[in-house]
Amino acid sequence: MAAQLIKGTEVSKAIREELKQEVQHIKEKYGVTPGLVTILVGEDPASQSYVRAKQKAAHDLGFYSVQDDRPADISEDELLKLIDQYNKDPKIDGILVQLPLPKHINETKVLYAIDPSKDVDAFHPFNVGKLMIGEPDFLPCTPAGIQELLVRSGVETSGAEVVVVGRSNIVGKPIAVMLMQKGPGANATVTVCHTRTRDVTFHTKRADILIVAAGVTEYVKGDWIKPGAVVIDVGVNEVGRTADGKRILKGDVAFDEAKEVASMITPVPGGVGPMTITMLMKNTVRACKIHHNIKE
Ligand SMILES: Nc1nc(=O)c2c([nH]1)NC[C@@H]1CN(c3ccc(C(=O)N[C@@H](CCC(=O)O)C(=O)O)cc3)C=[N+]21
Repeated sequence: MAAQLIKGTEVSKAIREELKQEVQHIKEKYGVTPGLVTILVGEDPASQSYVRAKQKAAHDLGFYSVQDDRPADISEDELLKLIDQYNKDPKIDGILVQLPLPKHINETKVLYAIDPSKDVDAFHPFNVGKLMIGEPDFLPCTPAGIQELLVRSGVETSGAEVVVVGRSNIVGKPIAVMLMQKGPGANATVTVCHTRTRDVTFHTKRADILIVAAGVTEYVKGDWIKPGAVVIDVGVNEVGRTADGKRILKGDVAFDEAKEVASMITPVPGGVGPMTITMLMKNTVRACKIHHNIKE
């Protein structure tokens, strides 16, 4: 039996429609426009395409949006000064510095420099700490997108056995924290697996909800999955290009096998990826409302 597809592209569209209405409303009622700057250092083609997608989404929603491209040899000091400039810019509600950064720049230092109230990625330790204690202003985008997909697909998380494969600061750790929290779309029992986990399939086979952010192409096979489980594939691995130069993407889950075992599964592309961008937009609207003390 083939699993039901969890279509991130469609869920994303619905949320962006909701956001568009909200942006329109706060423009009319309060005379303010959410502002987002995306800072891209260097010319990595994948990063360029992600940033373009973010700018397009911001533009479509009626944001004030700025694309700030800087050369790969920008100094750390210059980048920190630039961030400070946007920290002080009242038109800007959200600052996104596209990762990864070139090796000569200390990523942690850069993320610490962003005003936490403009930290729409929720990577600043202030926001990470608030998430940990269950008082978040912003949810990190990819984990927020995963939670929305689960909720909007009617997946019961309360009491569920969730297994997360991957322990990164941007996906594995925060999604584990979010799903173990009290509240709707959460209350799960969470296990986190990683490269030193002794028997990873012992854990994955117990999962009602399996979230894979391992960074390894088709890492999780069909027989690692409990029949009827919900599988969320966070992987975006470029495995080649088509004749006309389009990226060919595969996830961290062997999709063709997994879809025969799971009850629901996210495809790659068209699953978690578009949701990440949508949640960035949602965070920017939220930042705008915080900055202008809009409480509705
Ligand atoms: N400061 C920062 N924040 C990020 O949120 C951030 C980042 N740096 N660096 C890189 C990763 C990666 N990421 C993705 C966003 C959208 C898709 C996405 O939309 N993927 C489409 C396919 C896109 C394509 O065809 O290339 C999909 O899965 O359907 C994927 C990956 C955000 N990241």
